[in-house]
Amino acid sequence: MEGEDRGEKAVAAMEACYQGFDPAAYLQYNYTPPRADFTRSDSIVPWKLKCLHEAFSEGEVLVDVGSGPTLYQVMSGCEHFDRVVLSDFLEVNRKELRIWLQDGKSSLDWTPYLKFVCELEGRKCNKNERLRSVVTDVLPINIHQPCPLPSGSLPSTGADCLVSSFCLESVSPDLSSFTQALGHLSGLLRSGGHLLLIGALGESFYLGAPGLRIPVVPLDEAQVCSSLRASGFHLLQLSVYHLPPDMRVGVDDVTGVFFAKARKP
Ligand SMILES: C[S@@+](CC[C@H](N)C(=O)[O-])C[C@H]1O[C@@H](n2cnc3c(N)ncnc32)[C@H](O)[C@@H]1O
Ligand SMILES: O=[N+]([O-])c1ccc2c(c1)CN[C@@H](CO)C2
Repeated sequence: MEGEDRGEKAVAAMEACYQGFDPAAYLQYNYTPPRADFTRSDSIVPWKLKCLHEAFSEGEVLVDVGSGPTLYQVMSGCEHFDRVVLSDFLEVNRKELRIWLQDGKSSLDWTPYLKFVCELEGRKCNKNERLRSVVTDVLPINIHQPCPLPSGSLPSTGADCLVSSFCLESVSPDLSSFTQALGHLSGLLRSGGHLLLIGALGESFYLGAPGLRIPVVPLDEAQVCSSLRASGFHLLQLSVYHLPPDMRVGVDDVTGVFFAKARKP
């Protein structure tokens, strides 16, 4: 089988894995205590929110790539951009986001997240309102496509900032596909724009639903750095969180989480 054909089949197999993805289960597995415990300084989610809070700079358009059913990744960013675009491959996830945006209903109570981010900002704020006022679209996306978003979704110069968390390594069959996907993301970003990338280290699978093991590209820090470089990004910051034993709750085999801020020259 030719290399390209093999790659396409591997991507198709990965896409098939996602057909059983369960947003509510995913949220329960990853976004409730202990992984999301705002009383613990060593919990993963507060660490991610602090990284994001410190990283965003001002701009017009922010795109979240592979949002899933989660909103935390744009809770800081929504204060710095006039327009926020959410995106996911699955309609079940896009629907979960739209329901929260329109009716405030969700499989997970985002209130503690909103409160924590407002505390990081040192002010009382109505983040629900701000989020709903700047999120203009919840779009389909496929990062394996050279043009991942529907044509005309963004200004011709591209977005000013991309954020993406736990997406690329969770949807790519291998490292070269991960790197290629980074290249596709770069095409969404204007020259001089920033990429804020959160991802799993040392992870080979995660549960997307009860019993649904989704394969993940196991990455180490060196591979993340070399893939960013190979796809034309200049790495500005890399921070790593190492999971304490009680954060390993059986829904995946992740050993660490990285936060990277990079710039497209
Ligand atoms: C592990 S979840 C990450 C969700 C969320 N960003 C978070 O931080 O938890 C991976 C997401 O990638 C989406 N996805 C699957 N295939 C994709 C593709 N080809 N392109 C973009 N996103 C994809 C899935 O639907 C899922 O929502
Ligand atoms: O600890 N966390 O906050 C957290 C959140 C989401 C995810 C993970 C860990 C690890 N697995 C990924 C999917 O590859 C999804």
